[in-house]
Amino acid sequence: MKKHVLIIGLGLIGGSLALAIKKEHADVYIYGYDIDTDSVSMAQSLKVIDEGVQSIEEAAAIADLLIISTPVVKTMEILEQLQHVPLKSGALITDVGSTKKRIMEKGRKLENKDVTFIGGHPMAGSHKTGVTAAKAHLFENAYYVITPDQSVPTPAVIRLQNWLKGTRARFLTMLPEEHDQLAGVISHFPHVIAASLVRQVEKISYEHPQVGQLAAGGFRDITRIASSSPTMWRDICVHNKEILLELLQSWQKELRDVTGMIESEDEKALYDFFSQAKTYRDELPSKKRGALPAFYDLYVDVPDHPGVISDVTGILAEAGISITNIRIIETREDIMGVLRLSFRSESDLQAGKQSLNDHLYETYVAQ
Ligand SMILES: NC(=O)C1=CN([C@@H]2O[C@H](COP(=O)(O)OP(=O)(O)OC[C@H]3O[C@@H](n4cnc5c(N)ncnc54)[C@H](O)[C@@H]3O)[C@@H](O)[C@H]2O)C=CC1
Ligand SMILES: O=C(O)C(=O)Cc1ccc(O)cc1
Repeated sequence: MKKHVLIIGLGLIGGSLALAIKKEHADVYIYGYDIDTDSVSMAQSLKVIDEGVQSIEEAAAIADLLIISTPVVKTMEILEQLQHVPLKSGALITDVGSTKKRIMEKGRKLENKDVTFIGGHPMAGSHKTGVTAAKAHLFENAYYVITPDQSVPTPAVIRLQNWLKGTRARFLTMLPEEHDQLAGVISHFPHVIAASLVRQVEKISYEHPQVGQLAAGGFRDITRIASSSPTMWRDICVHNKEILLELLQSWQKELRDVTGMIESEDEKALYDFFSQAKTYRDELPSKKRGALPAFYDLYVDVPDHPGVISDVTGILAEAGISITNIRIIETREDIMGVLRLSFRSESDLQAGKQSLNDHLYETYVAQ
């Protein structure tokens, strides 16, 4: 019999999951609901869903799988709403929220409706939003944390993983509290810091308007995530309040320590500060996709003349290799420029490197 899925929240993550499910389960029928009717129409035109619905009730009673992919505060409201909506007996319900403790507290209340709720968090994404940015391969090789309650039988967990196997993600089971602590350190807190770094530069720009032009390279790299959805990050901060407050406390101590080192010009302490950070950073796995995605980046030395970008992209296109991003790192009249090409996988990167070397371009991969 045909299976039915209902996706609530047709944005980047909901859309990407719909595409990944379709890839693996060709005969499934996917309904989509979003508070924003334009997102529903767009999801339908892009064939991300089979049919848009105007309310959750319209499809909830026949759905074998319900995925809630809205900002986390809305997810809580939807879980509350689902307690009062007819649901199919034995249905699986999951979410994709970046926080898990509060969502699990709400979700487990659905158990008395003969459905199973399993919290989930695919730990990859992007600073982009909306269904137009959705991709079936968004979660490939990423960790996908699930937080099933102890009472959830293993076959239900396997059933959920089976539904989601088109994501090609690696499933990891965790307690919701542990999830929030770890996601807090490696994802939520860095987003707060990235936003505050950008705000600092913006304030300085009132007096020195040129600062924006100079804020390239490293600054752009570490602040990319500050371009993410403010609604989503507002909600995450509210949900993970306790952990974030603890992290902000210990960060302030760290900053006080550095302040002391700089004030007293303590060269040894400053060297150790940067050196310790470098050692740990260099040891982090770089080719696995975590919450902060790994990049398969290739640097290409290019003579600074018009047409060079189309030459490079032409060589790759001819070899059938796609790039996900291209950026000019450095261009000045008197020096060679450097292009940074991003690929989707290690094998694309290696094939791209080979093709460009064959055309006498100098390339290197950053460690
Ligand atoms: N963006 C990312 O990189 C990642 C996000 N997440 C989580 O995924 C969830 C969704 O994020 P994105 O897809 O990135 O956001 P998005 O902004 O692309 O999509 C969210 C969608 O939810 C809809 N929505 C909002 N309130 C609604 C409601 N009451 N009923 C129905 N639809 C509603 C919005 O109209 C929008 O289309 C969030 O909980 C976020 O924490 C998880 C992993 C990665
Ligand atoms: O764009 C990035 O680097 C991200 O950090 C994406 C991201 C955002 C939220 C999550 O819960 C998980 C991953």
